[in-house]
Amino acid sequence: MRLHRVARNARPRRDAPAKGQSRVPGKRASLGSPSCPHGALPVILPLPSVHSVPDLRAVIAGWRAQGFSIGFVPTMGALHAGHIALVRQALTRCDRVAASVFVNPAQFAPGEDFDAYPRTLDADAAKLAEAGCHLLYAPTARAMYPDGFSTTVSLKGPALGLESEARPHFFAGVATVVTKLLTQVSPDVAVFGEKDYQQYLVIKRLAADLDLPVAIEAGETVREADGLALSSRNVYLSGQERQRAARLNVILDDFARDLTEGRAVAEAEAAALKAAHETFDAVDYVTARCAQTLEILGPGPADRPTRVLAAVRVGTTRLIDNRAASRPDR
Ligand SMILES: Nc1ncnc2c1ncn2[C@@H]1O[C@H](COP(=O)(O)OP(=O)(O)OP(=O)(O)O)[C@@H](O)[C@H]1O
Ligand SMILES: CC(C)(CO)[C@@H](O)C(=O)[O-]
Ligand code: BAL
Repeated sequence: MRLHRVARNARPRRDAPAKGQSRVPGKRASLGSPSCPHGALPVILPLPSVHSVPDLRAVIAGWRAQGFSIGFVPTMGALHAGHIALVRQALTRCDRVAASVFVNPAQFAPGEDFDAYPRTLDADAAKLAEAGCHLLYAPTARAMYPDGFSTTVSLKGPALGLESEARPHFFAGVATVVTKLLTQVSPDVAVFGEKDYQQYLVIKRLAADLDLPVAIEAGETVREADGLALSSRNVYLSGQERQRAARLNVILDDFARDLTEGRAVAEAEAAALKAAHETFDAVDYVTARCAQTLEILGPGPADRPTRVLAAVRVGTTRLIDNRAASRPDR
């Protein structure tokens, strides 16, 4: 087995529970002290990393043999504080946490930014080690899609509309790779960001429909000080675009507040759409949907848990964001 060890400055790992005393998903684990017993001295710890399915499975089998529960955070790399928050969330739930970095060609259409997508594997490994992640899984494209690969997961339900309008190929690519990753890692818990809210619902549905034995959890969106959701694609924004991008959070915040105060969906949505068209170079959608199914709501005041969602373009960069917008009595 090829297990690469990336030596990094990182705080020490927590003690693992004894064999047979693994933390059970669903119960919050006691973490012990996060403080460094060596004071301010840096501690060099390795971050094991694997690049093939057999090597991954060997590590996972070792963890299972020791009775560890396993958490998993799939990513496309270029890691930021939002990804790291998902890793930390997984660490509170499981004994061992693996994160994957794989820029999945199947979810990019020709002409999208697959080639330009930021790739920063060494920096990603350092951030994961610093967070206390136990394993980096960075498969090659050939390991994920060997010659003759012919299978795709097809979706309906929450995958219809919204992101699928602008990116019709997108969820089949995501669902296929996530099914593979979940099968390969076989985690007890997998954590996905609410920033990609439709993706989170699609994967929750997928895991239920395909009887995958994993709990799909959502992690809250981590934002910049001005409210812009962290995203690997924010690096594409120029200074002036970056300032405009922060307006998306304000527009969604106003939209959500209107709905929680009982304003009719049709009116609140029209106001949010108008503000988005005035601010951005293109608007794919700004809409209020059922928070559980993403079904379209009636025109009156929201009568069930609601999510406001948007996708806009600033220059050539596409931004997505969303917020809860439920009335307190619903
Ligand atoms: N700001 C954020 N807060 C919390 N989770 C996030 C945030 N941004 C992304 N995630 C989550 O991290 C996981 C990996 O996402 P991904 O690697 O595509 O990052 P990204 O920043 O969303 O990149 P992109 O710009 O390509 O959308 C997904 O579950 C995603 O929802
Ligand atoms: C879930 C995912 C890692 C699948 O490639 C990707 O869509 C992402 O990073 O959100
Ligand atoms: N965070 C979603 C991945 C993508 O846009 O391709």
